[in-house]
Amino acid sequence: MTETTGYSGGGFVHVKNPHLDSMEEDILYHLDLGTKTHNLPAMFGDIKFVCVGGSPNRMRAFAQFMQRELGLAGAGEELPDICAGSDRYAMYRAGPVLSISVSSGLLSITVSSLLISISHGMGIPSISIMLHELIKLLHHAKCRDVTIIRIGTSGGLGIEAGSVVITDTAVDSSFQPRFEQVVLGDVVVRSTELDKDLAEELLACSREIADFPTLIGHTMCTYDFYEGQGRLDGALCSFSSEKKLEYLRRAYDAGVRNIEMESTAFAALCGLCGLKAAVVCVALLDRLQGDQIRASHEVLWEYQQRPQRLIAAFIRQRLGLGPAGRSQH
Ligand SMILES: O=P(O)(O)O[C@H]1O[C@H](CO)[C@@H](O)[C@H]1O
Ligand SMILES: O=c1cc[nH]c(=O)[nH]1
Repeated sequence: MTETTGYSGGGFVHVKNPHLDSMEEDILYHLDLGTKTHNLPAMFGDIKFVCVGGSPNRMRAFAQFMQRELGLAGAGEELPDICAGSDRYAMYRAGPVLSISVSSGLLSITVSSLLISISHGMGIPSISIMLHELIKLLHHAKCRDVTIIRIGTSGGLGIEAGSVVITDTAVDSSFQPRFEQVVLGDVVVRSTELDKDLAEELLACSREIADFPTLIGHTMCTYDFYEGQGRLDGALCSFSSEKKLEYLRRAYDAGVRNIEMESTAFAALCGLCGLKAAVVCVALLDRLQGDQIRASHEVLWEYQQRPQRLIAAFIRQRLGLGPAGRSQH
């Protein structure tokens, strides 16, 4: 069975589950949020940007960075973890954004959030659980026109360490643009198409940031960091260095420029639920040159900031704020 992407009208998030309508309450267990315990429209209804990434510290640093970049109230202050009651994922909000409007003589002040950043852990099972609950959260909150971006790290393929790859298509380990989900024992094949216009918009924003290379390419998503990515340095390895290089070169020839562990599931779930999605990952090394990540913590930290700086430039542009004067940490 094949399911395809369906962006649909209204800009709403689409949950494709008829059972949800008949539920009295929806408990988003791993986020420690729920429809009866929290006023989700009030908390999240104005969210326009959702950024996700593997580690809680990175996502907290990103939310703090965005507070500064967008000149939001509370910049420099500690941010509370919205999902603190669950230690599975962490969620931070950049805001509040205060908007004041006058309608029919009435002054109305709205305090809203513009952006949330959430950690998803490592690998497809972890990001899938988070995305099911996040997408339901955006649906219950009646969010519209949400853009979701995964900002991550990856192994590069034939590109310089520190390069940033914007994914045009997420592919599996056979270089196919598909995500296979087993449902009731059957394999359901889902499209891993990402929003091409969004990828181009991000590439255009990267021209503002001259100090690292940014490119568009395919991203290969694997179920494992070691054998699954053709590494010779895991606890198990049954192939030669020649076989590894032959596989990685075939991936390169198929258009793959980086390798990570979440993009196919991310593209499939977001696409099916009508979310405009992008994947932006920095390459920590060139896998044609080696397997071990040898860069210092300082260098790796700076690499991790590169996708964040690109996303900050993108959001600033979307908000009409113009180029950042302060995009360095
Ligand atoms: O840097 P993040 O976003 O955590 O993602 C990448 O890093 C992890 C492996 O080190 C995998 O989850 C891979 O997808
Ligand atoms: O090589 C790498 C580096 C980061 N993340 C991955 O999944 N692979």
